[in-house]
Amino acid sequence: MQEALRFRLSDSEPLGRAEIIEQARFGRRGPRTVSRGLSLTIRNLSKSFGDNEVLRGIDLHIPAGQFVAVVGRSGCGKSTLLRLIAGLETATAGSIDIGEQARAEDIRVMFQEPRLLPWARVLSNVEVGLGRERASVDAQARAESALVEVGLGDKRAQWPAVLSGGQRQRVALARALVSRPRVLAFDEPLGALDALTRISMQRLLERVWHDQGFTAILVTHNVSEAVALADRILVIENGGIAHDIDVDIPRPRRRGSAELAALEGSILKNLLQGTGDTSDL
Ligand SMILES: Nc1ncnc2c1ncn2[C@@H]1O[C@H](COP(=O)(O)OP(=O)(O)OP(=O)(O)O)[C@@H](O)[C@H]1O
Repeated sequence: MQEALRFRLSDSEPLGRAEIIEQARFGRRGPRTVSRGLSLTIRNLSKSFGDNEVLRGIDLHIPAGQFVAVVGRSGCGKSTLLRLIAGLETATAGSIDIGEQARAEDIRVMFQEPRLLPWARVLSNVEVGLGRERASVDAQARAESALVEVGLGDKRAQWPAVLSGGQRQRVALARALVSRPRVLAFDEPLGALDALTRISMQRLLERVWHDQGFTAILVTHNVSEAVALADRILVIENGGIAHDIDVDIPRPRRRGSAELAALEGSILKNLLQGTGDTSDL
């Protein structure tokens, strides 16, 4: 059963320093009116691996430019849904329509492991994301601009081995952004990072999404990350979308605020309901 919930909670707490800076940045950038993203329409989508029916009969429409988070218990099929959307798996039944005339380079995936080439310098690793366009005259300039976008303009000549985990993920993000994708799918991209680096990467993801207008699909185990970033949260359970939650909380959102905590608590409660088990989210 699909249940629609809507959250808009009070906005009465004082802003912290980081939020004030973010608010100013968003204010400077202005409202996010233009979307380059593609819409997705999923009809009656099912996926089985042998006898294991992981997803069944999913119907879903994602408007262009929306930031959607997908949460659910381990093994419920979050990554399978993302991989189907990204064309990395084939559906057993059903269809996924992505915008009009989407090209392969319009859809990019960022994974938990940065998957950088150890023998190539940072700039070359970013150029890899250009695919066939790597031979174009402006390839290097585009890669440099993507590196600047993720705050690593000064690391272009470094080897991946000398970067921190957070910096490697930034390079992976630059590689995903360099082709100016219209759908960006994130498969637990921040899962291996420490808490502070994770929050700073969350802000970066939100900023590039705001600035570039792609459609974002984020698979995460971390419900607080989902409520901090997403316009909409899908909870996967028993092969389907058990909850489809609109997150109507203004951006930038205040980490640790009562409204985010209330929404997070309510989603966690839904996830745990009926299982009697709190160990495996
Ligand atoms: N290539 C595959 N071959 C066989 N089974 C698979 C394959 N990929 C996924 N599965 C199975 O599909 C189910 C869902 O896996 P999936 O990785 O989508 O779950 P998930 O919700 O992303 O899990 P987690 O949160 O632990 O990453 C699991 O039972 C998994 O074993």
